[in-house]
Amino acid sequence: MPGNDTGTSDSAHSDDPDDTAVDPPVDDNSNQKTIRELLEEDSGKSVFVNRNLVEPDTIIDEERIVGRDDQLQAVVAYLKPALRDERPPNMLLYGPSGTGKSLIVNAVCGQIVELCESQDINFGVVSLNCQPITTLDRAVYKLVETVAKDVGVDAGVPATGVSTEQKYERLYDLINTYYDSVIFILDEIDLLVGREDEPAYSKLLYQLSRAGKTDTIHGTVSVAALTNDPKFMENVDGRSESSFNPEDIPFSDYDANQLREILEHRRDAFRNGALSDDVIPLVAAFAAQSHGDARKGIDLFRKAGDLADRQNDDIVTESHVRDSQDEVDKDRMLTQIEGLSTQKKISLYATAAVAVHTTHTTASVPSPVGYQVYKWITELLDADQMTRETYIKYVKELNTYGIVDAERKSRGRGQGMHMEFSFSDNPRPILDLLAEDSRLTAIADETEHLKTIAQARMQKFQSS
Ligand SMILES: Nc1ncnc2c1ncn2[C@@H]1O[C@H](COP(=O)(O)OP(=O)(O)OP(=O)(O)O)[C@@H](O)[C@H]1O
Repeated sequence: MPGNDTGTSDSAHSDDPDDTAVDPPVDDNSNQKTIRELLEEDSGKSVFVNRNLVEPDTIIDEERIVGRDDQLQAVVAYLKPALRDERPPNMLLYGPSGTGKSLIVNAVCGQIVELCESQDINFGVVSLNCQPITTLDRAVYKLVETVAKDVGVDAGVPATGVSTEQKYERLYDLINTYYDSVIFILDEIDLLVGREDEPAYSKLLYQLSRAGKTDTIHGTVSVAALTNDPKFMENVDGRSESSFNPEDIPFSDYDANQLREILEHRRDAFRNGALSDDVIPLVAAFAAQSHGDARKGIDLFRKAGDLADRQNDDIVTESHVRDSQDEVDKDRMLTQIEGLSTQKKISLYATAAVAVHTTHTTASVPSPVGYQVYKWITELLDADQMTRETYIKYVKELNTYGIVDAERKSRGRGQGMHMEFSFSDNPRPILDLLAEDSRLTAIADETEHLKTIAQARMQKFQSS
């Protein structure tokens, strides 16, 4: 046949050796927007004009700090000697989460750095969050790293393979070279426990506070330790206590009015007119319920705005706040589920699976059905099998987390009583989360089987 000139456009038969490129996909939806168009479409429509202001880690101006006058004045008074090149006392700032401890100490230190600069004094602020740090050695290394980064040099010691002593030496060396005075801010100090008998925080507080007194660090040294634990000093050994010997600065919970003020001072994170009147009072009320934690309030404020943006709404309203708070509660609930024991997880899995897989009921699970499915799962996983009472007890316990409601039900005369479990929210995410536990993954492979079992048990229960 001459050529392939059949009049068709079948490119599979093309003779052109270069014609191997894959055709671009046929654009069957010419109205579809490009990524760029989609990105540009939303800009300018946000309820925020300065979203940064409602990020919890943003360093805020002094004018935005509300209701912490006593603490502010105390920290100023204690740190003022640094401006005269005299040693400030050590400090212990304690109080619940989100009550402004870091904010206050950092705000004052920031001003001291500036004032010192104008007098040609190099005041070093060395901050360390102790929460993720597991050993003293690591903490000292992190301090070296922080100073080195601040002054723009190499850490000069490796993270591993040298002694903690050598790391201390490098730390002191860096401080003596680059700073005239220094303050260490040790956040969440109580969590620096370490792996030895004597807590790592005791040793660190001892070493750092002594370094100034023994002239190991030539300039003035002060240590500010921050903790949520009001009894922290009871766990510090006598030697460290007398060396550290801090001035106490207590922080208390914020009430709803103070939280409202804090939020009012960040109102300009939002476009003018983008907040309905009830938003700030409602966010403050929710945050006051979470132990007066300003961080939670600021987070909720931002989340409500984000939700309004996602829904393309011009104004943040009460319902955005409530929906965002529901999300927060749900996330907390899922975190709690992650921490349950295996037996409790299996009990919950069985109950949630019945709710998800049986369409006959409104996600309400009679305990006899849940228990049958629980037994089937324990056999599948080769796990211990608890009694029906224990299964019921475990599921009822989840009531306290707000995951499951439990109610006693009668099936009519002579039929006896049973517990009936119902989920406050769609139980599907609970199943998905539980399936991530390596001890439970085998159930997810048997989903179809499980569904059949759950439906059969439910049918049997309903027809009995
Ligand atoms: N008085 C306040 N005025 C304005 N903002 C505040 C105030 N107190 C706290 N905040 C804000 O709340 C958030 C949490 O504050 P901060 O980190 O200082 O709390 P904390 O007491 O150190 O908490 P944690 O113990 O959890 O470390 C920050 O975003 C901070 O800016």
